[in-house]
Amino acid sequence: TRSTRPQRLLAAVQKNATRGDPRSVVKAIDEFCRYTEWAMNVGDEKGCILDSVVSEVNPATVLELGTYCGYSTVRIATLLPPDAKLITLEFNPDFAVIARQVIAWAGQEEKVHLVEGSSGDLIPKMKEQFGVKSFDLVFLDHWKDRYLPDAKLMEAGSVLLADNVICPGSPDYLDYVRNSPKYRSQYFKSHLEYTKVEDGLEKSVFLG
Ligand SMILES: O=c1[nH]cnc2c(O)cc(-c3ccc(F)cc3)cc12
Ligand SMILES: [Mg+2]
Repeated sequence: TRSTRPQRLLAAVQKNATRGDPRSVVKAIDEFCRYTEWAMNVGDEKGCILDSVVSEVNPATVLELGTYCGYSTVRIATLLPPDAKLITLEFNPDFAVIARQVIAWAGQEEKVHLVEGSSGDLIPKMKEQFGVKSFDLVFLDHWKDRYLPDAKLMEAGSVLLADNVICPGSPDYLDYVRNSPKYRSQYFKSHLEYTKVEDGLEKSVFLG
């Protein structure tokens, strides 16, 4: 039977990227998605904004909601010091299988802990399971309808960075973080990955 898009993306990584070289993995995925088959990675343009926010926050602990094929997981992990921890949650087991292999090809397994399940179930368990009271940075890139409820589960001192706040869009989340006295929010205008359609990232600093 026909392969899946994540399987084809992984094959492109294994064919075109150098094992243990995370930048070549990022480049191989971006080229595959731009020239062969679109996929919903944060992409190169928004990826540079993600990189700058990660570097600025310099987090010891990161939570990523929505792993997909591990593209942003690799981008973030590459910027973290060796003792930092990145926990990434993925609901779809077929995506998780691929992401683990992409992360391994990039040589980033040490810093990454991929957990399968729903963010709504797993976030409340984070504290006891991983002994992490709060995360220095949370990257929201899973499902637009979960952004707001999950943000409310995590109001304990993080910087939130949300993908796709315009396309597909998360209006209730945007309204909340932009109008709540608990956050200072900033919009980074960009484009939907590999397209000319407007999209952007919203960075929201929890004020405590
Ligand atoms: O569902 C998504 N989760 C996380 N990121 C996404 C992302 O960056 C883009 C899209 C997306 C955008 C336009 C379209 F026509 C089809 C899918 C979905 C997700
Ligand atoms: Mg996205």
